[in-house]
Amino acid sequence: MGEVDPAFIQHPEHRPKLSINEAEGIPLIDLSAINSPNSISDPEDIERIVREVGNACKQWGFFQVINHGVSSDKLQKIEASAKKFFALPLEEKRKIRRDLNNVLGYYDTENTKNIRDWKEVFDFDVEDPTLVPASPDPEDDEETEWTNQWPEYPPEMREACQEYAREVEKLALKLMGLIALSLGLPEDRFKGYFKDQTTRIRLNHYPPCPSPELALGVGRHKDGGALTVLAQDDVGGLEVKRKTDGEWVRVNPTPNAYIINLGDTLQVWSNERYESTEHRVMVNSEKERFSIPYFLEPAHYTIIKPLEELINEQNPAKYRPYSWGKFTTHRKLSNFKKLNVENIQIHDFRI
Ligand SMILES: O=C(O)CCC(=O)C(=O)O
Ligand SMILES: [Fe+2]
Repeated sequence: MGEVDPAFIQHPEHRPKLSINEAEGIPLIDLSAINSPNSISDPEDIERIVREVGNACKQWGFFQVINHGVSSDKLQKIEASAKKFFALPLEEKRKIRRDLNNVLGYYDTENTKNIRDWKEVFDFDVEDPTLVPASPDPEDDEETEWTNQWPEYPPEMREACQEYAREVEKLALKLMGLIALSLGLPEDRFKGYFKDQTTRIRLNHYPPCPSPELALGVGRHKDGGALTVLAQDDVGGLEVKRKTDGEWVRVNPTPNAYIINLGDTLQVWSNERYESTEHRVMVNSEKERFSIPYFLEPAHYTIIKPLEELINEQNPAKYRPYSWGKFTTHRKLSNFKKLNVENIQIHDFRI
């Protein structure tokens, strides 16, 4: 990527400020009390962690966790593969380019809200193949499979990705348990939705950008699934829109931490007790940046709606039920076109 093509240029109101707002950061939660091997956790420790998670979900929709139990060796392996893969010549990477028939693989022309992102990505699904609806059309009952595409080089990438996925899954489900408890629900309340999950992992590479004041690595957006478990390197660039005043706040890299953010699906399930939070990624002119989000997403046949336990006469459901599979295929397939309208949003189901 050389000089900035107009396709990348953000509208003036969405351009990043180069002076970084380092004000109050997102909460940092230590999970060591529930991750100590061979020891039973103290109920008071669990209660404290549940309280911290609940507060963070309510106030930020974002937090970081340390002592999370994910093997650093597995993270290093997937990071090393990602670096080797993205360093390949473009024509090599494009051999596994994603297209309308296969939404998984390499991609370097993604738009967020119709502006091109300054990044290249490699996507793979945790279940392989993933069963999904053949089309977003509600009348069409046909199903199809999405299958992962692996590059020839580096040869160890496939195994590194698969092992990492299994490792992060444990953390993601543990967090869903803590979130359930924080909503007054049984710990395993969400578990069944992920049996045939459509969870996706993305390797992001943000090359240095000659005009970081005009473009974004990823434009402002919310994640659509249940929650995201994000590993970022030490370069920095992720910004979160603070709920209290709408300011963009930098999430500074914390060594050995994962960043957790709630997605739209959890906003609907919780009937807006918790809300997903807008975020974006700034790029810079000197350093490339790598990040790895794990998007925890339910089975395609899941009907998403506010949980019965959280609604009543005083607090009626704020959303109409919708099919996760139809919702996500609509979004994935429309990624290939520049749209004149905004992509489908949970707002379309708001009552
Ligand atoms: O790179 C990051 O820090 C975040 C990426 C992100 O928000 C996304 O891929 O959805
Ligand atoms: Fe995101």
